[in-house]
Amino acid sequence: MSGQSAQEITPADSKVTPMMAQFLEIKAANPDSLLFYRMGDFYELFFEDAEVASAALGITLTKRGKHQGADIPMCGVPVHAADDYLNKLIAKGHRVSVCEQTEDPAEAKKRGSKSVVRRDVVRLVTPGTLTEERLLDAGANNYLMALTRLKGGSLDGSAVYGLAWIDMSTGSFQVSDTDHQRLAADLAQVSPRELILSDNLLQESELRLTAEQAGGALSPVPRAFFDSSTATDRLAHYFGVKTLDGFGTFSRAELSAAAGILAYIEKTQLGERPPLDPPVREAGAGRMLIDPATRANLELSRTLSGEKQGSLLATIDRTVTGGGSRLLASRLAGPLVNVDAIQHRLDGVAFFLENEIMREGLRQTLKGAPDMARALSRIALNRGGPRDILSVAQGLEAARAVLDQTSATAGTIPAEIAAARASLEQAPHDLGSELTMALKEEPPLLKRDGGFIATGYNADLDELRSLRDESRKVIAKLQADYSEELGLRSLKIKHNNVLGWFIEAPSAQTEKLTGDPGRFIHRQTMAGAMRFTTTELADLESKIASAGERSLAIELEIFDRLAKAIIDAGEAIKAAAHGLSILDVSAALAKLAQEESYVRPVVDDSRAFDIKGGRHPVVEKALKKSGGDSFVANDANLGPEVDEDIGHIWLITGPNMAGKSTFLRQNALIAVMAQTGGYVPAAAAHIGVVDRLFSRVGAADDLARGRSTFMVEMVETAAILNQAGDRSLVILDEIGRGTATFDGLSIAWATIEHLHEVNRSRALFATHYHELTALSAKLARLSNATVSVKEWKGDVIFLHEIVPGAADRSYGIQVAKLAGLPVSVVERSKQVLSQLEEQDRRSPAESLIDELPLFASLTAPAPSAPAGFAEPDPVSVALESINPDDMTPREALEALYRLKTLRMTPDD
Ligand SMILES: Nc1ncnc2c1ncn2[C@@H]1O[C@H](COP(=O)(O)OP(=O)(O)OP(=O)(O)O)[C@@H](O)[C@H]1O
Repeated sequence: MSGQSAQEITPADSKVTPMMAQFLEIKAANPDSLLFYRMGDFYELFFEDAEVASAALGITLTKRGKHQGADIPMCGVPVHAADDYLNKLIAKGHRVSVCEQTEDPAEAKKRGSKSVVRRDVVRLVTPGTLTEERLLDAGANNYLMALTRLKGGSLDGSAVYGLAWIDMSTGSFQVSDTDHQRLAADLAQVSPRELILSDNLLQESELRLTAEQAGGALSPVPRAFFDSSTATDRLAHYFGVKTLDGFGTFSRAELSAAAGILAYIEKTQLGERPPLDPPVREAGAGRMLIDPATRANLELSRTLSGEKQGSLLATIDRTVTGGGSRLLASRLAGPLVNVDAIQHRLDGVAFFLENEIMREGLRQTLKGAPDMARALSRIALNRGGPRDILSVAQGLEAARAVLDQTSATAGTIPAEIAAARASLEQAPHDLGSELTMALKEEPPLLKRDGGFIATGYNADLDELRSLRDESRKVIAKLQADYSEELGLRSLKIKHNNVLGWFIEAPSAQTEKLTGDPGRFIHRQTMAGAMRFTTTELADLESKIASAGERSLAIELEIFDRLAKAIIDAGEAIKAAAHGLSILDVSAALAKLAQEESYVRPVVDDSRAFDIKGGRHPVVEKALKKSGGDSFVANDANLGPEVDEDIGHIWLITGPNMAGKSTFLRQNALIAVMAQTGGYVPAAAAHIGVVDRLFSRVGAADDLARGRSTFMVEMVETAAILNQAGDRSLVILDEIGRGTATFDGLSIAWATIEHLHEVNRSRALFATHYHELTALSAKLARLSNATVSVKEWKGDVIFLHEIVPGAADRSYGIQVAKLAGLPVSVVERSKQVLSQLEEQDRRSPAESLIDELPLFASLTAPAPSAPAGFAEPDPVSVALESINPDDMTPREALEALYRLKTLRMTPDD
């Protein structure tokens, strides 16, 4: 019965096998996920789950038995390869309940031959709660985030949103509260893999879209998860404390979100407690606000097409550890606004620029250091194996080595580096030494079969192992003895899982053995051989087996003891892992600065924005790689003049392809990099802290919201004009391009006036509307800049240099020619252009400035379309396209009629 879902079938149905009844009961309790039902060495899926999984995984759909007269669809994945299948399902947005056998089948048999092995769901796997190394990206955080809203939670009665986010693979736990305006930006900063929110919020379409835009899977949960009245108790209970005072103070919205996320963790981990840090309050105001559109446009961590390669992060990431890479990514996602904090980070980078030999040694050590934080999490969740213990051991060894490597310096060690070193000093080094002693160098992945504890660590274990090895030698000797005694060279002593140890001889030569049944006990007759045992051999066998069992028990006991010791030292281990990540990031940024000639920016609380010789890090790298022209560095100065405290606006006109967008973006990126605490691609940079960064650079349709390209552009522009302030940096590229010329020009015109007068932000504004350059005559803090080009034999050569002044023309047609537009179209465009320019000369744009009283919009209705920009006369345009020499008399007559119709006005 295809499509039959397990929920439709009740366990109470008649003629249901006991196993199916158990399956249906478990499935009914876990309706929103695919159920991996453990059967021996496989996880099986049934009914609709099987159909969904077989399609998603590309595995065969089979059937097993019948239910209510119909076949039961089934598919299965082998347990040893389950991680890969889980990974695929999670990546496709599914959730998976893992149902294990929770008793030994032998136990079940004792209850009767028909009884079913007990099973239970032990874990709900969701995108935001992964911890397996193979399911995680080493260099990216895997955030689970909770969003909640308290209506009327703020002083002015508007709603307050609570956010809580956890990376279960490392234990980090942060909370913050925010408002409607900041919400999208705050979600984008964290970029969660899974976002949980209550059903009722998800039903609000606007909020749902905002949540979807954050990019992760959406998981609705009952409203009760976020109950703020019991939130404090739930948190205190989770962390085993009486009061949360020791963790700091939290708002009601933050507590509600934190409680919701913990409830979800308890639901998905079913009793296992991930080792979370106590929640830390992340003051939203302490970060540069970057809204989702700006973040996407600037390609901070992903390109517009969604790839990592080609993003700013991928271009500047020189870290050598997973933890370092994650730290850099989260720093870049939320640049700081506090000058001291930024200086601390910059000091760290400067330190590793000065101490190059130390830095390279450190990087060498870090390269081999495993991901301690993630190994610790797996151990604490009872999902760890011997290799996780080894990772902690090697991580702690690296911590010790790094301490030695960073101790000898001439000058003082900056605070950031000193703090990281302190966390390494406080790491549990004794435990590290013990772990190193305990573990074999290359232990197996699973603890199940033992064989991971090193020789020499535990005397009992060594003794049992040698007994086992000795016994093997004794068996070899026994074989030689029997063989000689019986004169049978082909006699062998072998082992299999069914019989254990046995003597085997070819059937034709077993006379002597069958002739002494008191000694050689017959076990099995094969095609060409017979198998026997002896009391001697049976004794040896039981010795070997019990030695094996006892040594495994000892190994597992040691594992548990070491795991407990690691969990007990969890805080210190996590702090050391974070310390290593900080050193990795500082050293990596220093390496980057040295290799790419970046400089330390001067960052302060002024309104300065003075970049000398700035470059675009990604475009520069791409040019270098292609071996073509080198990148042309450019200055930008948007800071106030002496005696002013308001920033300036640059209006940039210039040909297509000249480098306007690159220039705009590079200045935004330099601000982001500086406030992340990194050096910047420039000869010098002085930046007064930017509190909000806005960019409107190109846009695509937003079909989900039913918005056209132009609508998206206007929504983004509206957000900027409503939110930008005098500490913001605004980057606007070709506003108004997506509509009719006059509408676009008018909008761009009014936007600049608003930015200059009301927002007073530092801004870069690129445009093709040359008419706008006239504004500089009226707006004191607006300057014109252009990108220089050379014209040579009718072609255009781009110099990519930003210089003061306005562009005289667009060179659009030349660029179109370069792009390979048919010659006839290029020629025709030239004709039309000269016609249009001729008309424009008759009523120049400059007259606009006098016709439009400045900021009329603030006092009077919006200015109407200026007269100087009349549409070209259609008859002249049509005439221009006629070439009488190419026409037949009939075509000429038709053209004449066409001209006449064009001439007609509606009144004719
Ligand atoms: N400063 C520079 N030095 C060297 N090459 C540059 C520079 N700036 C831009 N380029 C090159 O020129 C190309 C076009 O740049 P960009 O997209 O910024 O032009 P644009 O003026 O914004 O064009 P359009 O108006 O058509 O959007 C870039 O892909 C890059 O290869």
